[in-house]
Amino acid sequence: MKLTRLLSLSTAVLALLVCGMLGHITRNAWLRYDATGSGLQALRLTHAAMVAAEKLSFERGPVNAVLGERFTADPARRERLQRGRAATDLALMQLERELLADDGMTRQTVLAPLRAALDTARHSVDQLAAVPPAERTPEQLKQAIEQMFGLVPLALDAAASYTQASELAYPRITRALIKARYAVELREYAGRLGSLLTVPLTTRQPLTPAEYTRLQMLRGRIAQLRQQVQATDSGGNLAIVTQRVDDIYFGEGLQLVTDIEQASRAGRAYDLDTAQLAQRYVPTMTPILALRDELLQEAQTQAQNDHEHARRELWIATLSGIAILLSLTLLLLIVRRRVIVPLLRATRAVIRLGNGDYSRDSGGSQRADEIGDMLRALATLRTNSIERQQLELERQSLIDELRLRANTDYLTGILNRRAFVAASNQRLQRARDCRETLAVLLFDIDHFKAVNDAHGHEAGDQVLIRVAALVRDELRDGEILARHGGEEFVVMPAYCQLEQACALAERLRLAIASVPLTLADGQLLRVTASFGVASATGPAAALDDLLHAADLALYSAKRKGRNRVESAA
Ligand SMILES: Nc1nc2c(ncn2[C@@H]2O[C@H](COP(=O)(O)OP(=O)(O)OP(=O)(O)O)[C@@H](O)[C@H]2O)c(=O)[nH]1
Repeated sequence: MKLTRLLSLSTAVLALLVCGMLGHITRNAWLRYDATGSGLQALRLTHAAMVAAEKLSFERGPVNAVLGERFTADPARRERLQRGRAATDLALMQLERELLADDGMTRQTVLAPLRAALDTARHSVDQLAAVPPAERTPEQLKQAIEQMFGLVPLALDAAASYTQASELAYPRITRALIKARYAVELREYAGRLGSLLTVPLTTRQPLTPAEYTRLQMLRGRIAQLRQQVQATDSGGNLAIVTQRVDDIYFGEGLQLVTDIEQASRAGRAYDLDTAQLAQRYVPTMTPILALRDELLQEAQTQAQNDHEHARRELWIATLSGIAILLSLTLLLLIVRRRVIVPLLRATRAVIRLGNGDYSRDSGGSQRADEIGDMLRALATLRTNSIERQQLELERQSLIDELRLRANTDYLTGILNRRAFVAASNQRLQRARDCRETLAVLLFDIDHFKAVNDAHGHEAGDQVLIRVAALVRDELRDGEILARHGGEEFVVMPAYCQLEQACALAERLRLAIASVPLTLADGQLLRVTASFGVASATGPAAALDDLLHAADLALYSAKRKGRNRVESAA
């Protein structure tokens, strides 16, 4: 796999892994943040529903007071009832407002039966309040009070459903919420206990056996709830508030109920009426609400702290995710720019050097790191290679020149005898192998000694040069010419018969004899040459034999008067 492809693939895999991991971390942080947010919202709903339940409980106090009027309608009691109702309406409005802020149109349906039951109960209370007190029967009073009783469970149902939503959205606040719910229930049962005494106090009658039983049941439930709100692990403010519940409600409030119960059992007249009971009993329940609020506050603080913490974590996760991605991208870009690209460039440079292309420098050798070392080494390799190439060229041209010199006659520039032997060998071999006929021409300048003597040795050299050039011009490709020694030359034509070789010798003889030679001093000189021709076919084609035969023919030509061609018999 190519390095660039490997890098792209690794980058993609790494980016995917990092993105996946960061996505997972950010998603978890977001889920925690969202859960704490939902927990807070559900907590606000819980609080609003509990306050509504409390106000409904509280409304029963003025209701009992109005329904317990003894002789005439008491405007002060009625005004208290209106204030109680206004407080309930406000609490319900606040609950509705919280619900609207929430997504919970479905949760609003919980409120509809409560609203309907509240309207019915208030209507019954108003109807009974319009009747003179003496005409109100205990059944009517019980019915109206029962209807009021029926409201709180509905509100508690709503609170329970929001509590459940809070717990689901954010389980860490469950403990505080459960205890808050018990506190609300405690307030409700404490209220019911007070309401139970309304009828006996109104009618000035002792409690009936059924009312005693109900009283015991309520006390039992209240004792249970007391245990449940008194958690051993509570400390700080919560412990103080719990202690106040113990002192005030379970001390003073329940003592009041005990006093009335004892008076009833002893058949004594009660020394207080419903309004007085409400006035003394209701304030003893206030610490229970304070306990509820403290518990809700604890849950709220917990959720808010966690929400804040989750928000911080979300920011940290998002920012570190972005930072990691940016660093990774930067790192990969640096690796690509500082390592991969120079490596690829170096690879291409090495390939070029391997192919003998030294034209381009790989660059980057000024870098101070390991890549710089490598590029510098490459530059050195390139310089050495260029020098070696030049040396190689010089050596080759030297060898070529030496070879040329070794094969060339220094004076005439044509092949020397050694080169002639080498060149003719291949041809002789083929003649032997393929039964071809091969011929050799030997020629010698006539009376050459006389030329030397008459014109000087240098002029003799020039004659040799001119004759060689003239013959070379006369010959065709494949016809080998060489200086055989002294003023003697040898020609080996391509494969041909003796007659054709003689014809060639004749043509050369005529050319030498007919063309005057111009010497360096401008003097014209005519020379002639004698030719000896010999040929051989197939296995008989041996160079020494051929030359010997041609030499004999040449000798014969000299003897017969020179400037002529003679062939071996
Ligand atoms: N200038 C010059 N003379 C050479 C060279 N090589 C041989 N000679 C001369 O060539 C002459 C050959 O002379 P001979 O062998 O007597 O033959 P010739 O005078 O040509 O007479 P024939 O061959 O019988 O016609 C000698 O004087 C050699 O010194 C050379 O390279 N340059």
